[in-house]
Amino acid sequence: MRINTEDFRRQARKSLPRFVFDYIEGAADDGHCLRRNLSDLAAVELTPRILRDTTAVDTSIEVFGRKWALPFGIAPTGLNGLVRPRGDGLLATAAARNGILFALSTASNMRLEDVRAGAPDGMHWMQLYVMHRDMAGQIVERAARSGYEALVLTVDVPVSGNREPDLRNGFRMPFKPTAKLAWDVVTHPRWSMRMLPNGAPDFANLTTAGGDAGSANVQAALLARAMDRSVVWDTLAWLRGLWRGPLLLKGVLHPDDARLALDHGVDGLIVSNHGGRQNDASPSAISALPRVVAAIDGRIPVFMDGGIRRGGDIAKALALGASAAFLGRPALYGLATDGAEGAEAVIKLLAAELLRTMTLLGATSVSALPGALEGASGNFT
Ligand SMILES: Cc1cc2nc3c(=O)[nH]c(=O)nc-3n(C[C@H](O)[C@H](O)[C@H](O)COP(=O)(O)O)c2cc1C
Ligand SMILES: O=C(O)C(=O)c1ccccc1
Repeated sequence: MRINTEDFRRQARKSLPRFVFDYIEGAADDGHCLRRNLSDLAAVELTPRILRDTTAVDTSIEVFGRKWALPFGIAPTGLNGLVRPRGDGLLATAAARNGILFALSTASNMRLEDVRAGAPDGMHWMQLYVMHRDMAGQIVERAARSGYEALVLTVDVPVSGNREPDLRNGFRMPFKPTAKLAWDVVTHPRWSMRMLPNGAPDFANLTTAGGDAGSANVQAALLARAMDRSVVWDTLAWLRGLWRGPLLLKGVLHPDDARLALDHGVDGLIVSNHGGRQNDASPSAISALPRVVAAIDGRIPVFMDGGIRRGGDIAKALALGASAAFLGRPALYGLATDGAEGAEAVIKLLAAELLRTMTLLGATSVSALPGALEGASGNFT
């Protein structure tokens, strides 16, 4: 029986080749930031209000003029094709079936057009890494043409974080698998060495971009996270010229950067430390959130990700000012366990937990959640 996201995590560990599970779990350096995301969420207190009519509890929100049935979405994660063939298509299907958002990574193993076409009723955002301006420009244009509703520029990967498990496994570019990695793969029921870089059908399609961006050089750059480090605040004007829809920055932690984002006309922020995979000394996402929310002062929506493992964690993020929260690893645990059905099970689990939490708090809508901070101590505010 799988009754919480930890159960799905355990199943994912059993189902996946070791190097894939390590890649998903991977945190930078010593994993302090990853643990802080979890422990700081655990420390938030929400105080119930009693004797309120909770016959009807509404979990829906509105974002950029669209209604979301639930106040969470699926964060962009690269290489979902390692977890399951066509992993992004499966996640997009699970999201669409539950009225939530799916964000597609630049490092997808599927073409962005195919992900959209597989879930035409779904809501999709496109995440952007800029490795080469030409390629980034192509991705943005194709995302616009295919109906992606917002563009999310990830700003916390000027260089890859130090992921030591990946190094030990030989999961890096150039790809030199350790003997143990190769053994885990050849003995795995759904896997073969053909599925790995330098040969693999799924990797051969790596990207998103397809077309020119499918070239070996670009794939290698993407896997090595070799980003264009000359991307700066002024570069946003170039993106603005290519993209008419909402433009978000993902990976904002400093309130001054939040103010700079406002000055540069950004439409939304995602407070995130990349799930603890980049700078290990970064503050937890939940502790950085109220500072950013205060700096933004309601002018644009502020989202968060990092450490959400329970519906109650989503309630905490919303109470501290997030417009919605995003799931990184938990969606992948569901995907690894049972494809689209597994991802859906995780979404439904978190939805049920959130509904119960809101009922316990006496909060009949998400806008009532900040009220639950009253009467509590130690909430980063
Ligand atoms: C396996 C994996 C791959 C990721 N790839 C990307 C990516 O391609 N682009 C991006 O902006 N963030 C990426 N992230 C970060 C997530 O979008 C998100 O910030 C993070 O996973 C949230 O933390 P959580 O896993 O604790 O929920 C990745 C995270 C994981 C776990
Ligand atoms: O691993 C990651 O966190 C990530 O962002 C990424 C970037 C490029 C390729 C694959 C994953």
